Amino acid sequence: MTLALGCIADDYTGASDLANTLTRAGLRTVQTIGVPADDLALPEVDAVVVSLKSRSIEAGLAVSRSRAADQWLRGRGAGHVLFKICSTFDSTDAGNIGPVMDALRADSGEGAVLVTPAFPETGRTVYQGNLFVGAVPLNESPLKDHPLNPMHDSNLVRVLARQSGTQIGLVDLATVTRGADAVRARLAELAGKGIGAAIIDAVFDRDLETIGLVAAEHRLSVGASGIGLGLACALVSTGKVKSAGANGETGIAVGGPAACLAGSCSQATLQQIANAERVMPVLHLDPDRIITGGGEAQRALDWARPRLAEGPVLIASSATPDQVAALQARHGRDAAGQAIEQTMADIAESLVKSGVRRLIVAGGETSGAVVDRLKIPGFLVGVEIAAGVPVLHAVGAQADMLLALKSGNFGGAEFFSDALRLMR
Ligand SMILES: Nc1ncnc2c1ncn2[C@@H]1O[C@H](COP(=O)(O)OP(=O)(O)O)[C@@H](O)[C@H]1O
Ligand SMILES: O=C(O)[C@@H](O)C(=O)COP(=O)(O)O
Repeated sequence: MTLALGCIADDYTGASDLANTLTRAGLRTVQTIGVPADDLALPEVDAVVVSLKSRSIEAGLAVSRSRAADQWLRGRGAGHVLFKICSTFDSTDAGNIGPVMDALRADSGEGAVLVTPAFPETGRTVYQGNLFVGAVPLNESPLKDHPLNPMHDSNLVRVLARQSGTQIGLVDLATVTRGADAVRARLAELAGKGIGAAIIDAVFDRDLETIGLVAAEHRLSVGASGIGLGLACALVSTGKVKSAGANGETGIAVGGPAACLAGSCSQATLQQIANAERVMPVLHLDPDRIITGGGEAQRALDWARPRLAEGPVLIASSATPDQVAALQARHGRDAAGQAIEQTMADIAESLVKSGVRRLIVAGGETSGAVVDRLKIPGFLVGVEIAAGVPVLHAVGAQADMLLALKSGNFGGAEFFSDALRLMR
């Protein structure tokens, strides 16, 4: 297998978002969990998205895991590697986007790296280096209250400069609008000044197509699904990949009970849970009892098991920004996050033992904890539930399962019902 494109995603929902985008753009794509073991049977594909849970871990660890993934991808022929980050640039000043980018750049010998989290389909646009979420700058969006990576600066040139060892430049929209040659010239100018990376503006998909053409001529890029779309279009339009059409798996049905787990505290997920209350039983976990060891996982299982035969259930730890802040003040941010993630993983593991075969998880870190616990090595991409969220068919797992790993911010108000309708 010779890969046309290698991708390293810093969380599992982000990876499935990217795998979905590449698949829709005509690339045969699989999502692996971590660097695949040698005995994982992978189909013949154009792109592999290696999912890491590296967004919110210590920077040194994120670097070493990303470098290992990079080596694996390049060893399978990937001339270009995309480091997939969140479309809302989730990170702290301590990392991990800058440190991972710096390390991959050094390994690849790249001059100046193009960086953009723009993903217009989900309302993420970048102008003059500033990231907008819908109509508002990042720092005024709900991301200012994220439990792990609160974002307080929408100027990504500044944000990335605080994390990276290299100077950060800007390729502005006026340049992008003039086309690929103008972008090439600006990038060469920045590289000539010793600037190692540039935030590049993008507002429309056509901007990402221009960016993709230039990025595909380089060894490394950094961004969200939007630049993935641009790269996929470039690989197809330059004949490096023969389009397979929008080639996702269709019509896979596994049957069996269904459950939803929500650990995301995003505004979108809170609304989706509220709407789900109208159509399925919902259990709200007590986060304090999770952290102090009050048997919440067992309570959740005792609640869920008798209901599974009747239809899907939803179990949520999600809380409002005020409640999250109060919990973190009592127990610490990382301790709270990790305890809740592990309890979600405990619940998922027991639900699967009880026969659940269709599982929807809301939240990137939450999805990472759950998928790791279920020891699922990879996924094939199925139909799209909402922008950035496909149905996933587990491969190489102990049980034949369908999953949906939803970024906290993605999906419409009826996401859980929408997903269940497509996961049969
Ligand atoms: N009630 C809560 N209070 C504090 N933190 C929470 C609560 N519920 C979940 N969390 C934690 O918040 C984080 C949410 O992150 P994640 O799952 O990535 O969601 P998103 O996709 O919205 O970023 C996880 O670490 C999760 O364990
Ligand atoms: O790019 C995006 O917004 C998503 O693909 C993503 O990475 C979401 O992360 P979570 O919100 O933590 O799931």
